[in-house]
Amino acid sequence: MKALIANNLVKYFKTPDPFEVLKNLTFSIEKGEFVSIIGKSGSGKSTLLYLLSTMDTDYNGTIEINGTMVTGKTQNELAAFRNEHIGFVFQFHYLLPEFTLLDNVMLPALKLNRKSKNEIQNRAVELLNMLDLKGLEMKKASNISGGQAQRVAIARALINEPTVIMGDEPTGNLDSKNTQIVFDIFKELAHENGQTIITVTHDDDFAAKSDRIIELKDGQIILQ
Ligand SMILES: Nc1ncnc2c1ncn2[C@@H]1O[C@H](COP(=O)(O)OP(=O)(O)OP(=O)(O)O)[C@@H](O)[C@H]1O
Repeated sequence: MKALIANNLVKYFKTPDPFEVLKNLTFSIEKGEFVSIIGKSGSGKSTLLYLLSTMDTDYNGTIEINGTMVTGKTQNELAAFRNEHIGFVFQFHYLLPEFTLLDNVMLPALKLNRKSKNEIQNRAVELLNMLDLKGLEMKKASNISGGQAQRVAIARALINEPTVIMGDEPTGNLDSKNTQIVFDIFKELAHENGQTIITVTHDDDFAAKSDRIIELKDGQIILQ
């Protein structure tokens, strides 16, 4: 089953001058695949991820995620779709610094409001354990290391059991040890849980070890 199908994606920026940043991209990604999107600075990686994540709706072409056509949905429908299907991990983790790690992880699930607070808390504790953060649940997010914070951000991205996890430079801020830890977590999520990982990276080693590389050059796919 396909986790994502992108057909004829075209994206223009109108300012300062009209400029075609993504030029007719067509590709698909399988469920449980761990894909790295690479390319030189300015090649269009972040722009593409922004489209795939349904955050940017101003494009031509179509995007289907897990059999759902997301192109054409309203902003409210997309917000609900994202909360349920997509987990995000960014270079900077955007945790709420004054909240505990546990609260940070629980928040998206409380927002989704599908499970009881107790169930959510149990799952959050489980995820923090899985990410080797046992015992730190009640620590404030402002008081942990960058590598730990990135793992909390991953736990938060996983709390609603997303089918697709999207990362924009998820290891961009990490040393090699923590980069390896994050890589191993992604690999396990893809290969053992069947979750699909789509991540933009500048790290060629990271990309080479993932299942597949999609390489952009000047807004076109030159390798997939
Ligand atoms: N909001 C915008 N308005 C106009 N041009 C933009 C906008 N955002 C990005 N661009 C341009 O689109 C091109 C692609 O940008 P994008 O950020 O997608 O590249 P990238 O491959 O992710 O780069 P990097 O590796 O540096 O993050 C660049 O030339 C950039 O200057």
